[in-house]
Amino acid sequence: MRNITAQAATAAARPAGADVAVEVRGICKMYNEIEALRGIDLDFPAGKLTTLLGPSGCGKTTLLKIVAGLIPATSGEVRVNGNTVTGPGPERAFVFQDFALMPWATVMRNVGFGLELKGMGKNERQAIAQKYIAEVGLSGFENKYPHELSGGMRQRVGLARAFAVNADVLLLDEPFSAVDEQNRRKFQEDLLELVEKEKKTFIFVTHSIEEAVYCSDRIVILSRRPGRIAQIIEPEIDRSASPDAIRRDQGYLDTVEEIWQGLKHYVD
Ligand SMILES: Nc1ncnc2c1ncn2[C@@H]1O[C@H](COP(=O)(O)OP(=O)(O)OP(=O)(O)O)[C@@H](O)[C@H]1O
Repeated sequence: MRNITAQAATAAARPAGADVAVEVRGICKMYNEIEALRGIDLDFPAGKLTTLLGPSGCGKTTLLKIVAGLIPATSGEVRVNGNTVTGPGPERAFVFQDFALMPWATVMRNVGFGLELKGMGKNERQAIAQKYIAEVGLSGFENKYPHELSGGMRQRVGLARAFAVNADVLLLDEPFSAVDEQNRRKFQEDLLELVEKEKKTFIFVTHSIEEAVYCSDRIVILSRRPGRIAQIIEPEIDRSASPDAIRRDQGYLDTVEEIWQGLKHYVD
Protein backbone atom coordinates (compact mmCIF):
# COMPACT_ATOMS: atom_id res chain seq x y z
CA MET A 1 0.00 0.00 0.00
CA ARG A 2 1.36 3.42 -0.92
CA ASN A 3 0.09 5.99 1.51
CA ILE A 4 0.39 9.60 0.48
CA THR A 5 -0.08 12.08 3.32
CA ALA A 6 -2.29 15.13 3.08
CA GLN A 7 0.72 17.46 2.85
CA ALA A 8 2.18 15.50 -0.03
CA ALA A 9 -1.17 14.78 -1.63
CA THR A 10 -1.10 17.67 -4.05
CA ALA A 11 2.40 16.98 -5.28
CA ALA A 12 1.62 13.29 -5.45
CA ALA A 13 -1.64 13.94 -7.25
CA ARG A 14 0.30 13.28 -10.44
CA PRO A 15 1.16 9.60 -10.38
CA ALA A 16 4.72 8.92 -11.48
CA GLY A 17 4.93 7.76 -15.08
CA ALA A 18 1.18 7.55 -15.64
CA ASP A 19 -0.70 9.47 -18.29
CA VAL A 20 -3.27 11.75 -16.78
CA ALA A 21 -6.81 11.64 -18.15
CA VAL A 22 -8.48 14.16 -15.86
CA GLU A 23 -6.83 17.14 -14.15
CA VAL A 24 -8.68 18.91 -11.36
CA ARG A 25 -7.19 22.25 -10.39
CA GLY A 26 -8.23 24.44 -7.47
CA ILE A 27 -11.85 23.31 -7.51
CA CYS A 28 -14.11 25.04 -4.99
CA LYS A 29 -17.86 24.63 -4.87
CA MET A 30 -20.41 26.70 -2.98
CA TYR A 31 -24.12 25.84 -2.90
CA ASN A 32 -25.30 29.30 -1.81
CA GLU A 33 -23.74 29.63 1.64
CA ILE A 34 -22.79 25.92 1.91
CA GLU A 35 -19.14 25.29 1.09
CA ALA A 36 -19.07 21.78 -0.37
CA LEU A 37 -15.52 21.59 -1.77
CA ARG A 38 -12.41 23.61 -1.02
CA GLY A 39 -9.28 23.75 -3.17
CA ILE A 40 -9.27 20.31 -4.75
CA ASP A 41 -6.15 19.56 -6.83
CA LEU A 42 -6.06 16.09 -8.22
CA ASP A 43 -4.96 14.10 -11.24
CA PHE A 44 -6.76 10.95 -12.33
CA PRO A 45 -4.43 8.50 -14.08
CA ALA A 46 -5.56 7.18 -17.46
CA GLY A 47 -6.71 3.58 -17.61
CA LYS A 48 -6.98 3.30 -13.83
CA LEU A 49 -9.82 3.17 -11.36
CA THR A 50 -9.76 5.96 -8.79
CA THR A 51 -12.26 5.96 -5.95
CA LEU A 52 -13.53 8.96 -4.03
CA LEU A 53 -14.22 7.98 -0.44
CA GLY A 54 -15.18 10.05 2.58
CA PRO A 55 -17.84 10.87 5.13
CA SER A 56 -21.39 11.54 4.05
CA GLY A 57 -21.79 15.03 2.64
CA CYS A 58 -18.06 15.62 2.01
CA GLY A 59 -18.66 16.42 -1.65
CA LYS A 60 -17.89 13.17 -3.49
CA THR A 61 -20.90 13.37 -5.80
CA THR A 62 -20.36 17.09 -6.24
CA LEU A 63 -16.80 16.50 -7.46
CA LEU A 64 -17.97 13.74 -9.80
CA LYS A 65 -20.68 15.97 -11.27
CA ILE A 66 -18.22 18.82 -11.77
CA VAL A 67 -15.89 16.47 -13.67
CA ALA A 68 -18.91 15.29 -15.69
CA GLY A 69 -19.75 18.92 -16.51
CA LEU A 70 -23.23 18.47 -15.05
CA ILE A 71 -22.74 21.31 -12.56
CA PRO A 72 -20.27 24.21 -12.64
CA ALA A 73 -17.53 24.72 -10.07
CA THR A 74 -17.55 28.03 -8.20
CA SER A 75 -13.86 28.39 -9.01
CA GLY A 76 -11.10 26.23 -10.44
CA GLU A 77 -10.81 24.18 -13.59
CA VAL A 78 -11.19 20.60 -14.81
CA ARG A 79 -9.35 19.38 -17.91
CA VAL A 80 -10.07 16.11 -19.65
CA ASN A 81 -7.40 14.96 -22.10
CA GLY A 82 -6.04 18.50 -21.85
CA ASN A 83 -9.33 20.23 -22.74
CA THR A 84 -11.14 22.45 -20.25
CA VAL A 85 -14.55 21.13 -19.24
CA THR A 86 -17.40 23.56 -19.85
CA GLY A 87 -20.27 21.03 -19.84
CA PRO A 88 -20.96 17.37 -20.57
CA GLY A 89 -18.96 15.86 -23.42
CA PRO A 90 -18.77 12.61 -25.39
CA GLU A 91 -15.44 11.65 -23.82
CA ARG A 92 -17.17 11.30 -20.42
CA ALA A 93 -20.08 9.03 -19.47
CA PHE A 94 -21.91 9.26 -16.16
CA VAL A 95 -23.47 6.14 -14.64
CA PHE A 96 -26.16 7.30 -12.26
CA GLN A 97 -26.95 5.75 -8.90
CA ASP A 98 -30.48 4.91 -10.07
CA PHE A 99 -29.15 3.82 -13.51
CA ALA A 100 -31.45 6.36 -15.24
CA LEU A 101 -32.82 3.78 -17.66
CA MET A 102 -35.80 4.51 -19.91
CA PRO A 103 -38.59 2.26 -18.58
CA TRP A 104 -40.40 2.15 -21.92
CA ALA A 105 -37.37 0.97 -23.88
CA THR A 106 -35.81 -2.49 -24.19
CA VAL A 107 -32.32 -3.35 -22.97
CA MET A 108 -31.11 -3.07 -26.57
CA ARG A 109 -32.57 0.40 -27.02
CA ASN A 110 -31.36 1.58 -23.61
CA VAL A 111 -27.81 0.41 -24.28
CA GLY A 112 -27.76 1.95 -27.75
CA PHE A 113 -29.46 5.17 -26.73
CA GLY A 114 -26.32 7.30 -26.55
CA LEU A 115 -25.48 6.20 -30.09
CA GLU A 116 -29.05 6.91 -31.24
CA LEU A 117 -28.67 10.45 -29.90
CA LYS A 118 -25.51 10.80 -31.97
CA GLY A 119 -27.53 9.86 -35.06
CA MET A 120 -25.90 6.47 -35.65
CA GLY A 121 -27.89 4.10 -37.88
CA LYS A 122 -29.84 1.24 -36.36
CA ASN A 123 -27.73 -1.69 -37.60
CA GLU A 124 -24.46 -0.15 -36.50
CA ARG A 125 -25.70 0.85 -33.09
CA GLN A 126 -27.34 -2.50 -32.46
CA ALA A 127 -24.08 -4.27 -33.28
CA ILE A 128 -22.21 -2.10 -30.79
CA ALA A 129 -24.96 -2.43 -28.16
CA GLN A 130 -24.93 -6.21 -28.63
CA LYS A 131 -21.20 -6.35 -27.98
CA TYR A 132 -21.53 -4.53 -24.65
CA ILE A 133 -24.68 -6.38 -23.63
CA ALA A 134 -22.63 -9.55 -23.99
CA GLU A 135 -19.66 -8.02 -22.18
CA VAL A 136 -21.73 -7.23 -19.08
CA GLY A 137 -23.31 -10.70 -19.14
CA LEU A 138 -26.79 -9.84 -20.40
CA SER A 139 -26.94 -11.82 -23.66
CA GLY A 140 -30.46 -13.13 -24.12
CA PHE A 141 -32.03 -10.14 -22.35
CA GLU A 142 -31.87 -7.73 -25.30
CA ASN A 143 -35.65 -7.49 -25.66
CA LYS A 144 -36.53 -7.25 -21.98
CA TYR A 145 -37.70 -4.04 -20.34
CA PRO A 146 -36.07 -2.59 -17.20
CA HIS A 147 -38.96 -3.69 -14.93
CA GLU A 148 -38.33 -7.29 -16.00
CA LEU A 149 -34.75 -7.17 -14.69
CA SER A 150 -33.24 -7.38 -11.22
CA GLY A 151 -31.47 -4.37 -9.71
CA GLY A 152 -28.10 -5.91 -10.54
CA MET A 153 -29.11 -6.46 -14.15
CA ARG A 154 -30.38 -2.90 -14.50
CA GLN A 155 -27.05 -1.76 -13.19
CA ARG A 156 -25.33 -3.75 -15.92
CA VAL A 157 -27.53 -2.09 -18.55
CA GLY A 158 -26.42 1.31 -17.21
CA LEU A 159 -22.81 0.27 -17.46
CA ALA A 160 -23.20 -1.23 -20.95
CA ARG A 161 -24.77 2.04 -22.11
CA ALA A 162 -21.78 3.97 -20.75
CA PHE A 163 -19.36 1.62 -22.53
CA ALA A 164 -21.30 1.76 -25.80
CA VAL A 165 -20.71 5.49 -26.30
CA ASN A 166 -16.99 4.75 -26.08
CA ALA A 167 -16.21 7.49 -23.60
CA ASP A 168 -12.64 7.62 -22.28
CA VAL A 169 -13.75 8.45 -18.77
CA LEU A 170 -16.49 6.63 -16.89
CA LEU A 171 -17.94 8.33 -13.85
CA LEU A 172 -19.79 6.00 -11.51
CA ASP A 173 -21.79 7.36 -8.59
CA GLU A 174 -22.28 4.59 -6.04
CA PRO A 175 -23.18 2.13 -8.77
CA PHE A 176 -23.66 -0.79 -6.40
CA SER A 177 -25.70 0.87 -3.70
CA ALA A 178 -29.03 -0.47 -4.92
CA VAL A 179 -28.02 -4.13 -5.26
CA ASP A 180 -27.80 -6.82 -2.60
CA GLU A 181 -24.49 -7.97 -1.11
CA GLN A 182 -24.07 -11.07 -3.29
CA ASN A 183 -24.74 -9.16 -6.48
CA ARG A 184 -22.53 -6.37 -5.27
CA ARG A 185 -19.56 -8.67 -4.85
CA LYS A 186 -20.15 -10.33 -8.21
CA PHE A 187 -20.45 -6.96 -9.86
CA GLN A 188 -17.26 -5.69 -8.23
CA GLU A 189 -15.46 -8.69 -9.72
CA ASP A 190 -16.99 -8.03 -13.13
CA LEU A 191 -16.05 -4.38 -12.91
CA LEU A 192 -12.42 -5.26 -12.32
CA GLU A 193 -12.47 -7.45 -15.42
CA LEU A 194 -14.00 -4.62 -17.42
CA VAL A 195 -11.41 -2.13 -16.13
CA GLU A 196 -8.71 -4.53 -17.28
CA LYS A 197 -10.34 -5.17 -20.65
CA GLU A 198 -11.63 -1.73 -21.56
CA LYS A 199 -8.59 0.35 -20.52
CA LYS A 200 -10.80 3.29 -19.63
CA THR A 201 -10.38 5.77 -16.84
CA PHE A 202 -12.85 5.12 -14.05
CA ILE A 203 -13.79 7.54 -11.32
CA PHE A 204 -15.91 5.87 -8.76
CA VAL A 205 -17.81 7.07 -5.69
CA THR A 206 -18.59 4.64 -2.91
CA HIS A 207 -19.34 4.56 0.81
CA SER A 208 -17.78 1.14 1.20
CA ILE A 209 -14.16 0.97 2.35
CA GLU A 210 -13.97 -2.73 1.37
CA GLU A 211 -15.29 -1.98 -2.08
CA ALA A 212 -12.84 0.89 -2.53
CA VAL A 213 -9.85 -1.25 -1.54
CA TYR A 214 -11.03 -4.21 -3.60
CA CYS A 215 -11.61 -2.27 -6.81
CA SER A 216 -9.26 0.72 -6.82
CA ASP A 217 -5.84 1.55 -8.12
CA ARG A 218 -6.05 4.78 -6.09
CA ILE A 219 -8.31 5.88 -3.27
CA VAL A 220 -8.75 9.60 -2.65
CA ILE A 221 -10.07 10.24 0.84
CA LEU A 222 -11.89 13.52 1.31
CA SER A 223 -12.26 15.23 4.68
CA ARG A 224 -15.57 16.28 6.15
CA ARG A 225 -17.29 19.25 4.49
CA PRO A 226 -15.88 21.39 3.07
CA GLY A 227 -14.31 18.47 1.24
CA ARG A 228 -10.52 18.63 0.91
CA ILE A 229 -8.07 15.88 0.05
CA ALA A 230 -7.12 14.20 3.31
CA GLN A 231 -5.14 11.27 1.98
CA ILE A 232 -4.39 9.31 -1.17
CA ILE A 233 -3.86 5.59 -0.86
CA GLU A 234 -2.73 3.21 -3.56
CA PRO A 235 -3.60 -0.32 -2.47
CA GLU A 236 -1.00 -2.79 -3.66
CA ILE A 237 -3.08 -5.84 -4.33
CA ASP A 238 -2.28 -8.80 -6.52
CA ARG A 239 -5.31 -8.68 -8.78
CA SER A 240 -4.35 -11.87 -10.53
CA ALA A 241 -5.35 -13.70 -7.33
CA SER A 242 -8.88 -15.06 -6.99
CA PRO A 243 -11.50 -12.69 -5.51
CA ASP A 244 -11.71 -14.81 -2.36
CA ALA A 245 -7.94 -14.80 -1.96
CA ILE A 246 -7.85 -11.02 -2.39
CA ARG A 247 -10.53 -10.57 0.29
CA ARG A 248 -8.48 -12.69 2.71
CA ASP A 249 -5.13 -11.11 1.80
CA GLN A 250 -3.37 -9.46 4.75
CA GLY A 251 -2.40 -6.41 2.68
CA TYR A 252 -6.06 -5.93 1.68
CA LEU A 253 -7.27 -6.32 5.28
CA ASP A 254 -4.59 -3.94 6.62
CA THR A 255 -5.51 -1.30 4.04
CA VAL A 256 -9.22 -1.57 4.92
CA GLU A 257 -8.33 -1.23 8.61
CA GLU A 258 -6.07 1.77 8.08
CA ILE A 259 -8.74 3.62 6.11
CA TRP A 260 -11.36 2.75 8.73
CA GLN A 261 -9.10 4.10 11.51
CA GLY A 262 -8.78 7.35 9.54
CA LEU A 263 -12.50 7.70 8.85
CA LYS A 264 -14.17 6.39 12.00
CA HIS A 265 -13.99 9.66 13.91
CA TYR A 266 -16.36 11.11 11.31
CA VAL A 267 -19.06 8.63 12.31
CA ASP A 268 -21.42 9.82 15.01
N1 LIG B 1 -28.05 21.13 -4.95
C1 LIG B 1 -27.59 21.36 -3.71
N2 LIG B 1 -27.97 22.46 -3.01
C2 LIG B 1 -27.51 22.72 -1.77
N3 LIG B 1 -26.63 21.92 -1.13
C3 LIG B 1 -26.21 20.82 -1.76
C4 LIG B 1 -26.66 20.47 -3.07
N4 LIG B 1 -26.07 19.32 -3.45
C5 LIG B 1 -25.28 18.95 -2.42
N5 LIG B 1 -25.37 19.84 -1.41
C6 LIG B 1 -24.64 19.80 -0.14
O1 LIG B 1 -23.25 19.79 -0.43
C7 LIG B 1 -22.57 18.85 0.39
C8 LIG B 1 -21.86 17.82 -0.47
O2 LIG B 1 -22.88 16.99 -1.10
P1 LIG B 1 -22.51 15.70 -1.96
O3 LIG B 1 -23.79 15.06 -2.35
O4 LIG B 1 -21.55 16.06 -3.01
O5 LIG B 1 -21.75 14.83 -0.85
P2 LIG B 1 -21.41 13.28 -0.86
O6 LIG B 1 -20.06 13.16 -0.25
O7 LIG B 1 -21.59 12.71 -2.22
O8 LIG B 1 -22.53 12.75 0.13
P3 LIG B 1 -23.09 11.27 0.37
O9 LIG B 1 -21.91 10.44 0.77
O10 LIG B 1 -24.04 11.44 1.52
O11 LIG B 1 -23.74 10.82 -0.89
C9 LIG B 1 -23.62 18.27 1.34
O12 LIG B 1 -23.58 18.95 2.55
C10 LIG B 1 -24.92 18.50 0.61
O13 LIG B 1 -25.98 18.65 1.52
